[in-house]
Amino acid sequence: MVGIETNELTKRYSETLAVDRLDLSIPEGIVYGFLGPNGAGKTTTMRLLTGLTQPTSGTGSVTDVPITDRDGLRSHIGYLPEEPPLYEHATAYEQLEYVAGLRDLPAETTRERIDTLLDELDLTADAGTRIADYSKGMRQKTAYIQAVLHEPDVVFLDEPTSGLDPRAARTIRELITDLADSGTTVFLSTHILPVVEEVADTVGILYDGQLVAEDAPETLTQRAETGETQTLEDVFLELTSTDPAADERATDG
Ligand SMILES: Nc1ncnc2c1ncn2[C@@H]1O[C@H](COP(=O)(O)OP(=O)(O)OP(=O)(O)O)[C@@H](O)[C@H]1O
Repeated sequence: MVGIETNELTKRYSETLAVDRLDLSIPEGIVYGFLGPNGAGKTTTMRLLTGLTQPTSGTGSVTDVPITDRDGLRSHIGYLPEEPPLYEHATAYEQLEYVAGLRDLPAETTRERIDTLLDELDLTADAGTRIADYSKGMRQKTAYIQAVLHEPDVVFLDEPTSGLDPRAARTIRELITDLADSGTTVFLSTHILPVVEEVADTVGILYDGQLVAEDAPETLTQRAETGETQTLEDVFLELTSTDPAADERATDG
């Protein structure tokens, strides 16, 4: 089954074409690394795919549910946005139980799942502290758990390792791989290219709202003409350069 599919998906904000006729076909159970420079349209794409904003034109579906059906998408998707919504006055535990309640998740198994995730992310000791007193990393961990708590079919993660110390960042990378291994589709947007190289099965590079490359990371970094390997950063910089000389180098190889 296809996890995410779009057909000429387009979003325009008055003069700005944020997403420009995007065609995606992402099989379920893979990690899709979504790259692009600032302002390329990554967040807008994720907001479209999660039903938070409506397309100007084109279509899309996530696990066969049309992205215009926000209620229909709800149980199938999880979203960790760049600035996650958390209740400052709640503790992590209260926040997660509240979200579980909104989603009508079964109380007992959910409590176990919350405990397991808090433990994996080393947050158990702080789970009873108010979120207002949390560090950025602690908030990020809480928001990550919130995004995956209901075991969604497709998870959208915007900079999931942002603010995390190396140990927590590694745990998140492992959890992402585990999610895909268990059949979850992970749509991962990050500027941290080594994370993408490590966990992504396929990488898509967005530039000015358009997909300019899409392939397995090891294929993208392989130079066909010389047989040498370049870094994902080299590929990214070539494909998203506004410098015509660099553009020419990219096309000429
Ligand atoms: N609500 C909005 N109203 C008007 N313009 C918007 C809106 N949201 C995004 N844009 C514009 O759309 C373009 C794409 O923005 P978007 O936030 O999707 O980029 P991004 O790839 O997520 O960038 P970053 O890496 O900096 O987070 C930008 O030019 C931005 O200014």
